[in-house]
Amino acid sequence: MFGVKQLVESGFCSKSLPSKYVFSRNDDDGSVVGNQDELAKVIPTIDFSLLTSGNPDQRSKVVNNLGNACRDWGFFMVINHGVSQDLMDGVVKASEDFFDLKEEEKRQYTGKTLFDPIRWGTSFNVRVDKTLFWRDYLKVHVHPQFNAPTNPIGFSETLKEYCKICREVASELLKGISESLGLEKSYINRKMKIESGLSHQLLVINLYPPCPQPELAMGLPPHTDHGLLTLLMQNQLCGLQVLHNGKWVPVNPLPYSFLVNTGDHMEILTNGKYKSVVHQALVNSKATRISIGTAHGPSLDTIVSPVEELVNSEADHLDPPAYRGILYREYLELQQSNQLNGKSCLDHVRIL
Ligand SMILES: O=C(O)CCC(=O)C(=O)O
Ligand SMILES: [Fe+2]
Repeated sequence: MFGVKQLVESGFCSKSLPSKYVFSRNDDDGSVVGNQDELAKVIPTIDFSLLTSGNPDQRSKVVNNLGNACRDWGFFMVINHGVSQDLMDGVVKASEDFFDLKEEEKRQYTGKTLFDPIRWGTSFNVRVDKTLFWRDYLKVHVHPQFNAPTNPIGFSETLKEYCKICREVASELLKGISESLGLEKSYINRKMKIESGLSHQLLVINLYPPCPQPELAMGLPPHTDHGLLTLLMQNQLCGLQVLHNGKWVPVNPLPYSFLVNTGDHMEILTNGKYKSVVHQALVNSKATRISIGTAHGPSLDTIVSPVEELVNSEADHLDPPAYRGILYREYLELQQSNQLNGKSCLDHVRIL
């Protein structure tokens, strides 16, 4: 298998993009890069420290902002989250070092199936991708069982520390989100078996090498994430776009912030009150972009369906269930074994 990094380093495609990477953009869906008004809109910012400060007034304001952000955007930037800049830099550096390992060493992680604990690969799913994406990746199941490549030295320790603190941030955000829905604070964490330490966490490191014709290629095509919440950070290079009101909005996060988005399971759980958000990653010709995401979900053996409190057919202001329940493990398999295609995976569970 040739990853994009190896392709670039071989000098084989220094001027033009090999045809199998030419991505046909769907211009018919009305989604064009946002105009100036759209770009002027900043994505919502959540000050995490105010959520955990112990001041009830501050907390209720942030809970309110969190609810609005989930409902109106499905995407927000989290600042003052308590993850140190050193640790964030350390994860980026360790990720670069991993991708710099010799091909033979990385090849031992060429995963065969989704539930291989560590998978190194390219594009999204080379078995079904019609176009290849300009992206190499490392995917690691890091919770409830922690896994990590043994090299580079120190990678495993750095990842372990980082993933643990991300779980803590995600769990606090889920408490705030529960409250924003009028549910008891620990509702989601309890129902999803996150409280009992069984949450599933997948770490995804994306590497997008410089591309000779970035306007023709695609890093990651329009898709939603599978879990409840994804926490994303990057090496200060932009490329992420979010679909908001039918327009692509480029996201320029503050340095050392987290970009958080709601995933398909948040949509299922909340019966569509908080929808998963479509996003894509573009590539550039200048430098290697790295993004690091942790997808936070319930335990793999949880059947997720809309929460009863949000679907009460007797109360006329609530909608009937719009999604059938599905085992989290089964959903993950569905998503990862098909092509990445907008919100199509949710069609498997949508009640029409
Ligand atoms: O690279 C990015 O900014 C987005 C990555 C992403 O959407 C993903 O890994 O699911
Ligand atoms: Fe994503």
